[in-house]
Amino acid sequence: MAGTPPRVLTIAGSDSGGGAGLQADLRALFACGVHGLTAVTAVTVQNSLGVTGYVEIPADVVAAQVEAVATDIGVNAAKTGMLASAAIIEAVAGVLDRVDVGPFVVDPVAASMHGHQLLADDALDALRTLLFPRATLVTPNLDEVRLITGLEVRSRADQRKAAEALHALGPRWVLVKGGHLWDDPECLDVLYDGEEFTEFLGPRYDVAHTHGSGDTLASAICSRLARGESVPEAVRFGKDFIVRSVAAAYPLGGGVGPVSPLWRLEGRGEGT
Ligand SMILES: Nc1ncnc2c1ncn2[C@@H]1O[C@H](COP(=O)(O)OP(=O)(O)OP(=O)(O)O)[C@@H](O)[C@H]1O
Ligand SMILES: Cc1ncc(COP(=O)(O)O)c(N)n1
Repeated sequence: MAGTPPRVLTIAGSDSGGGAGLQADLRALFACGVHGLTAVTAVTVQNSLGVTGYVEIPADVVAAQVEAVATDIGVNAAKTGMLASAAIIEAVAGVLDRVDVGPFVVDPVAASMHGHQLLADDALDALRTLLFPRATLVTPNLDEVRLITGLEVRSRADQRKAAEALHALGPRWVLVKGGHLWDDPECLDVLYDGEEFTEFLGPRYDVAHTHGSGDTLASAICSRLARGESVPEAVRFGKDFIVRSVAAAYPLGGGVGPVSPLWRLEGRGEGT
């Protein structure tokens, strides 16, 4: 009988297209050798062209899913994705007072890459005040940085300023992702712990298919935090993992296809 692998919980929305949300998380978690657990927050109607609607799961059911897996199966690390509403954020914060989920990564998903809103306007405050102070790591993209801090990031120097502003909201570590710094010829992600900046520089591939890249990165990071690695070690692994996953991205439907965390199984992305 095989030993039980580390367990990572994703608290996230469902993407019917299978490229982002909890489907992306599960793909990445399994590819990284950990067991994935889910607390579903919302069901989106989504394909490669975008999101046409969603329904939220009742907040108490979201919290009950977290409690059910944490109390029986045990959680070694957790992440959040689409949280949809202030009520769901409050319920997640409440259950985290009662159960231990280990290192906690907040990916503050606010919109889909096509620009469809996935978080209510009035939920931003709950995100800032209830989840950021509990987070081991927050992983915003540049649009989320603007929504949360009001700061417009146009350069690598701005990424550092944004990391400082976000750190002041209480997370232990901040990773400001640079995928949306379109003029930068490379993709720089900046990690900050309140004292030191660490830069994770990778190539910028000229690919249209980057759906799910943020979810895949945060899941890969969680897979290593669940094994007891430090945040910088886990982010180094995650950055390498996402670069290879972007390199292995594939077209799907008529719009934007997903990155592929399965590059390792498919023997692709190895040479990048
Ligand atoms: N074209 C690209 N080539 C290589 N790496 C990329 C590319 N685009 C994004 N990345 C990397 O993917 C990760 C996610 O970055 P990004 O800033 O796009 O976050 P995101 O907007 O949350 O992702 P998404 O919305 O696509 O799920 C980062 O590590 C970033 O550097
Ligand atoms: C359920 C869900 N969660 C997260 C995203 C963000 O991913 P992306 O920015 O790649 O659209 C999404 N589109 N759908």
